[in-house]
Amino acid sequence: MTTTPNWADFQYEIYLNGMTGAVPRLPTDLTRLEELTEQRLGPGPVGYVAGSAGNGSTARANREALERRRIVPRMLRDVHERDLSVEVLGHRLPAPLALAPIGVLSIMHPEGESAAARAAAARGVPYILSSASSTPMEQVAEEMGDGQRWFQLYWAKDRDVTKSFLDRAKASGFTALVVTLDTPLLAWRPRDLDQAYLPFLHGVGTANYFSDPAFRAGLAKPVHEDPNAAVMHFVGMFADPAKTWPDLAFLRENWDGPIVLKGILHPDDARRAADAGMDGVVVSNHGGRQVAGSVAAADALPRVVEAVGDRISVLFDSGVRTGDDVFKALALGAEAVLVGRPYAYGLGLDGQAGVDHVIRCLLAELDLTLALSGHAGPATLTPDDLIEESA
Ligand SMILES: Cc1cc2nc3c(=O)[nH]c(=O)nc-3n(C[C@H](O)[C@H](O)[C@H](O)COP(=O)(O)O)c2cc1C
Ligand SMILES: CC(C)CC(=O)C(=O)O
Repeated sequence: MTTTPNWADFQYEIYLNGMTGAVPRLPTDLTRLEELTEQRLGPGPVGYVAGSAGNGSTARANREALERRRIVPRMLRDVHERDLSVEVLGHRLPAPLALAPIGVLSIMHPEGESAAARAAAARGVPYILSSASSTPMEQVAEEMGDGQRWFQLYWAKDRDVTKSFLDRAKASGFTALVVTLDTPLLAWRPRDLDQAYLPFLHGVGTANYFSDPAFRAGLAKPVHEDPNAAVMHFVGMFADPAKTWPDLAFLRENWDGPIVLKGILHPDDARRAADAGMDGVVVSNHGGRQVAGSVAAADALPRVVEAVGDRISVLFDSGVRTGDDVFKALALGAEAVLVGRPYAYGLGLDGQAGVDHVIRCLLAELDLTLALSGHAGPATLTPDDLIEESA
């Protein structure tokens, strides 16, 4: 018997509200949110969120790879009762969705990560807090109550900072650790370069670092006396291009819960992750923000699933905008997907309510796409539910 929400109910809630003249405050086609956010917020913040590496070819490829795969619906299967819940990393999730880590969300809304995390917690969706958040992790954790929280780690050059982050995350009830490997350096991002806009240098501190005792110990002057020096210290140490696979042992020793490596695209790297005792990978190209010309995430997914799908969890992100995108990623073998930019736009347009809108639209559309294609839940999806159109 299903105990998970009937996500599709959102559809008739909207129609019924419409009888009293109330229409959704945001569009239900989430691909329209970027343009609206651009009109509402300045070009700097929106450019940073919407932008990507190089001329944007990776971000476009992410969309094309999902759109090129088409669903083949099946008929006359009993789908009247559906359950979207899945088991991921030892946790039962009400749906195969988590909010991806996004740094400095206060450029989108004054309540930044807190509002996004509250929205996720209210729907039971895991919230993955970025290391580079503009809100200290302790505050976000408190606002989430018993909501599921995972912590994304940028693996700092300074071991004391990494250790301090792990200790703080543990003490704040973050259960899984998501270690991002695809950002040892910030990529060449023309949209930000042309506006000379880097949020950290525009009055939005990464409070997660600035509030950290180990980070502050590395500063010559207190943050308030020389904020730019603090930002440049952050930029110089938040990640470490010298790290190699054996270094993972340090994280395994210092984190008891599940560890997931984010940014895996090659099956051999996925195998190395499993061999190193990791619990999962996120197949991701960082939403096209890191390697210009990179393989589309959805094209990398099947090979990774084939390599390690029977050993560790395989999650997916980069380019998910609709419920049918989620369906396709699951059919290709992902256990769950992370969504990034759409919820950042929802936040920018309507705070916590905007993030809630994005979660509900995605899951209502997923629920209906599953049902209309003959599936009562994610468990029955296989690659056979898709065909790939020639490019
Ligand atoms: C503005 C912005 C900031 C991001 N910050 C982080 C971050 O701090 N840590 C991280 O692991 N990924 C970060 N990401 C990448 C997302 O976690 C995710 O991989 C990506 O957004 C997924 O693609 P999508 O936006 O197409 O859904 C960021 C993405 C955006 C758009
Ligand atoms: C470089 C980080 C601090 C933020 C990030 O991951 C991103 O902008 O994509």
